Amino acid sequence: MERILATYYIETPYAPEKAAAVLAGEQSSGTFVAVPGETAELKQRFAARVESVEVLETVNEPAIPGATSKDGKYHRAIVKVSWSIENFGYNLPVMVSTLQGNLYEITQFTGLKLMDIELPASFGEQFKGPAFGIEGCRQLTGVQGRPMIGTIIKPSIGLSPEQTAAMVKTLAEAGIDFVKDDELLSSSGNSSFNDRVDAVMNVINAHADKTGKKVMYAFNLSGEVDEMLQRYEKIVNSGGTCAMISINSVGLAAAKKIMDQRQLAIHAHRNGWGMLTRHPLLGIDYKAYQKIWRLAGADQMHVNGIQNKFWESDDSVVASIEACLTKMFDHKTVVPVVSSGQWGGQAFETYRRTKTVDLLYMAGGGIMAHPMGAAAGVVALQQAWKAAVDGLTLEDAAKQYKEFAAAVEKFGKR
Ligand SMILES: O=C(COP(=O)(O)O)[C@H](O)[C@H](O)COP(=O)(O)O
Ligand SMILES: [Mg+2]
Repeated sequence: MERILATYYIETPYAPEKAAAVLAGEQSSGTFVAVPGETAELKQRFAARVESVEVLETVNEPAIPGATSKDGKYHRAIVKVSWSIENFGYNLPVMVSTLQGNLYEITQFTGLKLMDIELPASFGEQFKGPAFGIEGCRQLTGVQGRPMIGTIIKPSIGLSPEQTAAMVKTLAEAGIDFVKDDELLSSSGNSSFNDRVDAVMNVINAHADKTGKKVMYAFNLSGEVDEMLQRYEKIVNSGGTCAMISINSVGLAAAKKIMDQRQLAIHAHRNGWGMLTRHPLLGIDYKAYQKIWRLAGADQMHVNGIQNKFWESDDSVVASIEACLTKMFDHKTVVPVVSSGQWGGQAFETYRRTKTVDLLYMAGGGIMAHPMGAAAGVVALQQAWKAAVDGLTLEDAAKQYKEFAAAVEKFGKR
């Protein structure tokens, strides 16, 4: 029977092997005490197995609250645990409850992070993965050989559908590939979802009729399941190509229900992510996280950005981009969405470190607040990426391109 393998980074005041055994017991057939039904046969078939324990450093302070060490020492280790897929079948919520459930509450751990998951081959057949992925999104937007360039409508909340549509018109005329609602807006007092779809799609469809280029707009349909399905249909019927879901707040099964429709590219916004990963010894690493969402069917996934406005290091962002671009089964590959405080200046370092143009590169404030207007903001981003791929430095690019020079003047000196 196939098994699923999870890698954890742990910290414990006990022998790491002992703590790992507690984890394996608690997360499969065992509990805090032997129970009569837990026969040797049942255990043999259903118990989780500790596959390996690699002991790392010892520290003097616990990373998070848990059992107190008698000798004041806390041991860190990389632990691999496996489960038979018989335990949960092809059920993502139960898989997540097994790999990421009560184990975070086990007192024997003063730190625990799920680092990676190895999925058996049959998962590649049972789950279809992204419906569009990189190639599909490139076809929908008509962009080849460079990153898709996008923006987030800002102010995030407060604009009317007409104001949003007017902004989309300006951006489309400037050559933008992708626009999205902010995660804070789905249907608000002055911008109902349906009215916004009507106003924005009028602009996008008219622009597509005129130029042949259809801007991809990710409408944030996050809500209750029935409401999301209605909104999805509204986007499809209006000629839209993309829907956005706040995946953490909507939840795995509800988000997958939307992804399963497979008519629109799904922009997976990971807001709430900091809560799941910011502590180095708690939560889940992006490498494991993105695998779960690719199985569910996300086409585009946020990875933050180089020199971002948040806490994440460049190394972590680069690792996330690499994780997304790593092939999974024979599925389509998810598009890494670079965003957070981007304005074009970071294109050089992004390209230097990743050597890829298979990105959706987004700037909200970096486009909307461009000193020469949002249209010039789009142009500046295009220039920055062309220059980065051509091997120019930021300084050379600023000498060559006037819109990019204005962006450097405004954003480069913060
Ligand atoms: O609204 C923005 C960015 O706006 P701006 O371009 O004005 O900074 C996005 O929600 C975050 O980038 C998401 O971050 P992450 O990629 O970490 O999920
Ligand atoms: Mg946002």
